[in-house]
Amino acid sequence: MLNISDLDVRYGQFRAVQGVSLSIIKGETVSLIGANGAGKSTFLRAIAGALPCHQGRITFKDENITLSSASHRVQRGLALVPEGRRLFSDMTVEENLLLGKTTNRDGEWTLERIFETFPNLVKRRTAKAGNLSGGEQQATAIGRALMSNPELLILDEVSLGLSPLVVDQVYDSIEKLRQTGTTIVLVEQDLARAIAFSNRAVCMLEGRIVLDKPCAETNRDEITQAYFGLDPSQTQEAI
Ligand SMILES: Nc1ncnc2c1ncn2[C@@H]1O[C@H](COP(=O)(O)OP(=O)(O)OP(=O)(O)O)[C@@H](O)[C@H]1O
Repeated sequence: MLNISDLDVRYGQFRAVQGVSLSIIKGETVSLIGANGAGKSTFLRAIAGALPCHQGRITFKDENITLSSASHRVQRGLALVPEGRRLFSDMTVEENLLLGKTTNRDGEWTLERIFETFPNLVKRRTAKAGNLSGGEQQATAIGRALMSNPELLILDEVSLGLSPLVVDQVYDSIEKLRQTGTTIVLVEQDLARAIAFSNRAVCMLEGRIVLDKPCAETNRDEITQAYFGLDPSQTQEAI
């Protein structure tokens, strides 16, 4: 579904993403893992078209989208839930959701279906987004992305700032999306959850991918080594 080859993304002279290649197959759930500053958000924003690529190629459903606008990528079925959610705080939940309906893509996601999937939003339909709890904001941000009926949903820092109970609720909702066949890439700092929830773990360190394995073939120790760039002998000290 998505093929990325030799991608470089820069801020001025600084190479935040360095020669990254990655392929994502339809139906996969991929966890992107890495320390603060590893380049995860930069990588995801470049895929979504929010940042230009300095070098490399991005192909989505056999179309070269490397130079395409973010709105064209949404039109083709690629949606990003950005870190920090980026809702319009003075607009209501419903208005924020409707802003996601920028395409005429066919699909099951309508306003009513979003409220069925995120029942915690029903009573907040007319509340301003700025007055929502963290969990309600995350649900609204995911719902807004779903309004474009994406085939590939990218979620940056799904759990950031949420209580464990709310994280469980958000993951229950993502599980429902997965069951509809949506391909998912998510950034998750909780390694145990990342391994349990996804098919594949991809770890970034200093702008590069240092591990890319099916979750069934890796474990917490190996991911921790990749995360910190450690030798296997140093892992226990780091933990
Ligand atoms: N707008 C920017 N201008 C300059 N440098 C930036 C900018 N945004 C990010 N960076 C730098 O690029 C590198 C990668 O940042 P990025 O936010 O992509 O990492 P991350 O893995 O998503 O980390 P976090 O979990 O903290 O968001 C970091 O060194 C960061 O300081």
